[in-house]
Amino acid sequence: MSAALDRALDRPAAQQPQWPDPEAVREVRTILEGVAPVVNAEEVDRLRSHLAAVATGTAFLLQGGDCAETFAGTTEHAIAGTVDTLHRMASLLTSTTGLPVVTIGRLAGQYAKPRSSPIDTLGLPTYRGDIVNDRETTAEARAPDPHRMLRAYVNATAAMTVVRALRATRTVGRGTEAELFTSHEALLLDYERSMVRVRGGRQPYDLSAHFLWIGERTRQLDGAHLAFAELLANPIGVKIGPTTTPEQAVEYVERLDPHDEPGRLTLISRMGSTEVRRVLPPIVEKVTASGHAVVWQCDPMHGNTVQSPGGYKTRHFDRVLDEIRGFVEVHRALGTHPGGLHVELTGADVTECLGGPQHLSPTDLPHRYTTACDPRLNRTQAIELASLAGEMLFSSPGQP
Ligand SMILES: O=C[C@H](O)[C@H](O)COP(=O)(O)O
Ligand SMILES: C=C(OP(=O)(O)O)C(=O)O
Repeated sequence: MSAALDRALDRPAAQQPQWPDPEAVREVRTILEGVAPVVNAEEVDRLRSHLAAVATGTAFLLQGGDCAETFAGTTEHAIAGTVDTLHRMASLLTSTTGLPVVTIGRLAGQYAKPRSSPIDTLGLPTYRGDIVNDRETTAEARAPDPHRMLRAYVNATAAMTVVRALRATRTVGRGTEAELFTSHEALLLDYERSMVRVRGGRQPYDLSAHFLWIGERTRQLDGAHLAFAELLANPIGVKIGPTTTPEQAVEYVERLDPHDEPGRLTLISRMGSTEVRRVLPPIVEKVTASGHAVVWQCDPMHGNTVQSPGGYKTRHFDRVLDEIRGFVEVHRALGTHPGGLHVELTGADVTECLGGPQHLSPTDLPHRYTTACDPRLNRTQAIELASLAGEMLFSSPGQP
């Protein structure tokens, strides 16, 4: 296994930190290779079978949580808020669509961030998530520190304990799934490779989370991230932005779903509300013609980021909603299943995205803008989104 891993990871890897001390990285990796994993393989297998139902049109997938978890922010209270918001959204989606909802949190490990630029506006190395460096604006804080991978593991494990305790006590409504699965972007390869474990005679699992995705900035076909994901038994997501071609999409499907397993791959479109109706249809047509049953999921956040007049990164609720509307329209026209939503959100009452039931305006943004990276829907906005998206999906019976 380790030879195959080495070969995969010898490929060019985008968005990796320049660690100042490679020996320290090796030491941290050795420690992580020996720890108990954050999740277990049976849970991952269970999620795979749930995602098979989503891919074949008999269930719906809801995925959400912080843009970037922080070490200080992963408190029991914050996790409970996110989990409760997701469960409320899932209940709404179940009652409007009539489909069981599979719920995955962007939590218990969402600590690494890809960035548009390696340098920030102050000329400092950019913040790449708490697993790499610190947000504080000093050169020292921004130096990548491999020991942060240990803290990320400990925090993720503690967060997982909270998640398990919450689901153990939860009563759920008809058709909703109590089990909450976890996910993050499989970005920082030194961390992810250290969490790979062999269980039985099967493909190895990356047991840092149940579901892992490859981001828009690291989905190069000849890159290390894709080659790494090919080796894994976990269900995998790939973000597909507005420059994705139908041919690329088919290559993702053939590489990541070589055994035609429904739900093994989730294609997460994040085109932007102005592009989704134009870019997505030929991709869906070509992937459908390939015969693979993927999960089609809409991330209505990342293609709709704008800067407010006051300089805050934000997203307007109406644009987010419109991207979902476009996504549902495309699938309805093609007879495919608009299978899921992927949303950056928090259970807290933040002021990061505009509009929604509270009609947040640019002057509201400074009040409670606490995200470590991109703007999240607050609890009220997230629940309203689920209610409105459910209505859009209601007339789409979920039959492929
Ligand atoms: O969450 C996604 C990316 O990490 C984020 O949008 C990048 O933000 P940036 O353009 O400020 O680097
Ligand atoms: C970085 C992310 O998204 P994308 O890769 O789609 O930009 C994300 O979901 O955190």
